[in-house]
Amino acid sequence: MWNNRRQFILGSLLFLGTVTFFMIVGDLRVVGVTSVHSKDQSHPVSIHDHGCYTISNTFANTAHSNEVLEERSCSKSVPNVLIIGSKKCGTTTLKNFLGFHPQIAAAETEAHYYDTNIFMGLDWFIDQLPYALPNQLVVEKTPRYLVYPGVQEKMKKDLSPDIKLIIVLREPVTRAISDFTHITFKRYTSEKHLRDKRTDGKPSMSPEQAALRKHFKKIEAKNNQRYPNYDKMGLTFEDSVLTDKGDIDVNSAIIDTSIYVKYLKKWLKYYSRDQILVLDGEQLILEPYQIMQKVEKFLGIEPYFLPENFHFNVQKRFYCLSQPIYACMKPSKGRVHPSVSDEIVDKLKQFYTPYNIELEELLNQTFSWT
Ligand SMILES: Nc1ncnc2c1ncn2[C@@H]1O[C@H](COP(=O)(O)OS(=O)(=O)O)[C@@H](OP(=O)(O)O)[C@H]1O
Repeated sequence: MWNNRRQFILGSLLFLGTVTFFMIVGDLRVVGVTSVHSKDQSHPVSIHDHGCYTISNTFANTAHSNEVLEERSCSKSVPNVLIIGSKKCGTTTLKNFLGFHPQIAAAETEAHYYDTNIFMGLDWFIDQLPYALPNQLVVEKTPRYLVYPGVQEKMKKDLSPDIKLIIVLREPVTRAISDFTHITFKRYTSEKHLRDKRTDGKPSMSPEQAALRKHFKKIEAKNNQRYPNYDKMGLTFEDSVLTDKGDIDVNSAIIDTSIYVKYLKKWLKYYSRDQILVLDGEQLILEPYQIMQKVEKFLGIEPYFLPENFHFNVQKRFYCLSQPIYACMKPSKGRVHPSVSDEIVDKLKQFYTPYNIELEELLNQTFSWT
């Protein structure tokens, strides 16, 4: 009898203790002070609370409830930092890794405001950006800003003159091959891409916005005439970057986008050298920690990233995040490139050499890939 009662009391205490433990852990999750990891290591799902929203291990952001946003004084504003290019140089990786810094609130997707979506208005742009804590800098990245005509004038009108700009530059021929791979991939998946976009439901437009959209679409079509051969992209890389005579086709967007100095010269007419950080894309691949340190210094934020935040993933062949949660870039980053003959690669490298030299002189900076 006594034994039974003792067992009952012990059992009850154990039960109450277990319930209390789970309530505390549950509470911690609600106020979001910790990262949550699934026990199933084959499909680990991790969620990191980043103040005004959570970030998952697919780098998806989910905003907190209105009560939490209010409680934590979250607000939206124009960006303080823009990652403006260059396409296929590692801009997504940089933005995704940086997005875990406690003093950064990074937009999940590219807003394309200063190139194609300007007709939506500044309030729309701000709405695309994440809620931020009072001590967080808001970061947006659209790599097309670097090369798109007229972006600087539009940015000057809206944004602080002290805006910080970040540019990642990869070896130009590798960038061009990556661009070709990306465009080819999109070409074969574009129908799905369009369908998804439609069902996702773009924000509905007022008649005024629709009229403006038409107007800006016309301007965009004109801008794209910069690259008369853009749409004539061939089935192979060679077809896409060479003319019928076998010369390098400077009218190809793939070739043009890798002439970095041409665009940097323009940006430096609008913004001072010390507000533009130019990063080495090859170093980002090999030494992400060193790159994150440079970014922290440039932005004047606390040192947060340590070598332990990253690990090399042998299957992915790239660095991934280990902390605060385990996260690798999606399969669309780090694609296998088509093989290109040494002859074409050498020809292109020779083509880019004078531009690379000019770039280093202009920026007073050297790159591992020159
Ligand atoms: N850690 C890590 N993981 C995966 N991929 C990495 C990483 N660091 C840099 N990269 C390189 O980023 C390239 C894609 O660049 P972007 O993100 O700028 O592309 S995009 O313009 O936004 O489409 C992508 O190009 P591809 O290799 O051609 O796919 C990668 O080489």
